[in-house]
Amino acid sequence: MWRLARSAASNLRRSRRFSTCIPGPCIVHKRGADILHDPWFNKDTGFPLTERDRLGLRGLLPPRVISFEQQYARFMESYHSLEKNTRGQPEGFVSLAKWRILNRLHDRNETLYYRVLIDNIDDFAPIIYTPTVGLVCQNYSGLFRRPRGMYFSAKDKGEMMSMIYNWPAHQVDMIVLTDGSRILGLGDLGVQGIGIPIGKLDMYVAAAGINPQRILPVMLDIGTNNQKLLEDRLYLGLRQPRLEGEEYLSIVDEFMEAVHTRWPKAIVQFEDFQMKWAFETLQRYRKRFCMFNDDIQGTAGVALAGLLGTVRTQGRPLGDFVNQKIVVVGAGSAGLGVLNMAVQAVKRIAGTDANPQFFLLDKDGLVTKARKVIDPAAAPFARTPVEIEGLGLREGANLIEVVKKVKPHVLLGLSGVGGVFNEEVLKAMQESDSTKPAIFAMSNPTMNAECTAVDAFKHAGENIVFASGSPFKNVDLGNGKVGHVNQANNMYLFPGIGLGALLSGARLISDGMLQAASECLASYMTDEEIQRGVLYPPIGSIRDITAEVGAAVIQAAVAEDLAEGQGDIGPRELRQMSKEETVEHVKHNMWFPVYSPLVHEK
Ligand SMILES: NC(=O)C1=CN([C@@H]2O[C@H](COP(=O)(O)OP(=O)(O)OC[C@H]3O[C@@H](n4cnc5c(N)ncnc54)[C@H](O)[C@@H]3O)[C@@H](O)[C@H]2O)C=CC1
Ligand SMILES: CC(=O)C(=O)O
Ligand SMILES: [Mg+2]
Repeated sequence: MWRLARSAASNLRRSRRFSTCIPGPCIVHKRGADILHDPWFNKDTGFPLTERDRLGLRGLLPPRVISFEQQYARFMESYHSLEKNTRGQPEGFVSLAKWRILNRLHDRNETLYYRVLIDNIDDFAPIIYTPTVGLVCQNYSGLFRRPRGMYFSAKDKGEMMSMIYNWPAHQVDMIVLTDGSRILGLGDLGVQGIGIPIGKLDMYVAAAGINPQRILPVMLDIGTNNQKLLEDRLYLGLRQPRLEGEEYLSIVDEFMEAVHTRWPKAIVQFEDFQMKWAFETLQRYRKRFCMFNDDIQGTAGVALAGLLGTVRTQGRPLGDFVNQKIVVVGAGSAGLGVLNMAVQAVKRIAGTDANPQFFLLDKDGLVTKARKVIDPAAAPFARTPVEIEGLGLREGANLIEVVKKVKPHVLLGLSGVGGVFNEEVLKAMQESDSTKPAIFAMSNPTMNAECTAVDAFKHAGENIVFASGSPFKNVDLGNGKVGHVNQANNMYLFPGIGLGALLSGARLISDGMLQAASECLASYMTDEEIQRGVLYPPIGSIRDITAEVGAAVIQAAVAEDLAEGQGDIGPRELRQMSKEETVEHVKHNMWFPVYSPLVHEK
């Protein structure tokens, strides 16, 4: 108990470093029991007596006032007891139990919830985010107790403009939107995909300090093609096949218009849309609204930062990126997003139009121009027969052939297929032309990762650089050596992209802003870290890296004349800020969970 209380207190001290603004009073339009039932304002037993009097709470709570620190320690104690009591139980059971205890706190007291989340982000990110969030989505209809966020369905056509006013907050800054059609690597989960916007927005609060009263998770339920869900009596979504074509787009159009009518400056992050709609909606809205697609653009930036890191691990200059042979497995929104950004980076960094040595595979093998039907988004990356003949490859060559013949510097998986980097493929990576071959198994959740960290180090060798989309523990290589596991996940960028776009007041999110985000992440790591195979910062410093990324995004927006500023800080003030001042400005605008005095106003 003593140890626990002490570590809780030291966590609190540590987290205060980020508390850059003194919290002012918070206006509340409710009184009495209504406040206790509102997680935005509820302090549970933490309401001071004077506040209980002012807000009509006297008698509605047990008499003793418990401090925030005590509440925090008490929650952590319950959490650790749960950990102890579930030891030895199946992993999924334990993860869901942990999610439940966190979710109950989320539903009751958001201030305490976000504080424990921020302070324990290493332990809690895998629960509220990948991998457990995948399990939560799969079981959502059964787990459902209270709604969170908004649900717009195909049946709401024509009503969205008025529905949007049902949301209780006056201001919304950040929206994460999904249609549930490609949830992580788990496929079409229909309405159950709402877990993803909720988890992503939790990361926004934890990493970017977006005020939780200004976030909005949204599910656009336009049906599901998942037969199992359609037949599930507990399924909570529309029981109809997905709308297609113009019918589909008219629903998304209506939603985007409604949102921006009420909150013209809200940023919309599109998340986990199946590929055709991911690309189509990005093209359709990116010049009209401040929006981005996280799977295409956020993932690309994180992967590019990692790829540049792998060039540094080999002791080569960044200009050498053009000579890296990169095999990308998965030609979906994520894989193609990575290739698009990597091609731009080759042009920028190496200052050349040279054809980068990228090889793209999908479920039908190596993608070449000889393919009869080729997706237009993949076409620019299809190899010509001439290019691959010399390597002894052909259209549709399988992964093992490609790895053996190409001897890539990097093998990058965004296929959603667990175990596709099997023993044979990993062993073939030992023949890589790189001194430090890189293996990125980026698919989520854990069971969909292309390989495990243990298998990667075991079969591909101890000198590899390894990254995965979901977390794995570092690998004990024996003799005191450790194989470092990086988490190559878009969580390192999307919070900074959203916060930077918000504070810049930009009308749209440009390629330049996204590139700046990626380059900022790439340059965050020191040479010494990179030499140890550490490509990304520890998740414990996610607020710090997010502040840097946010500042880089603002500066790019200013440079492109897109910034209109926010609040008292206009474009002129932003332009006058140095890099350091911009980082400070971002940090200063991060919300931090503390109990503010509540003032009632009718
Ligand atoms: N680590 C991260 O930050 C991120 C990870 N992802 C993960 O990437 C995965 C894919 O996402 P999307 O591109 O949006 O999906 P998608 O469905 O658009 O694309 C999947 C692609 O994989 C290909 N594929 C399927 N089976 C294959 C096989 N056996 N061999 C080679 N290719 C195969 C398909 O043909 C398709 O091109 C998901 O698991 C997702 O969780 C996505 C975004 C971010
Ligand atoms: C991380 C993420 O965005 C995905 O797996 O879809
Ligand atoms: Mg995603």
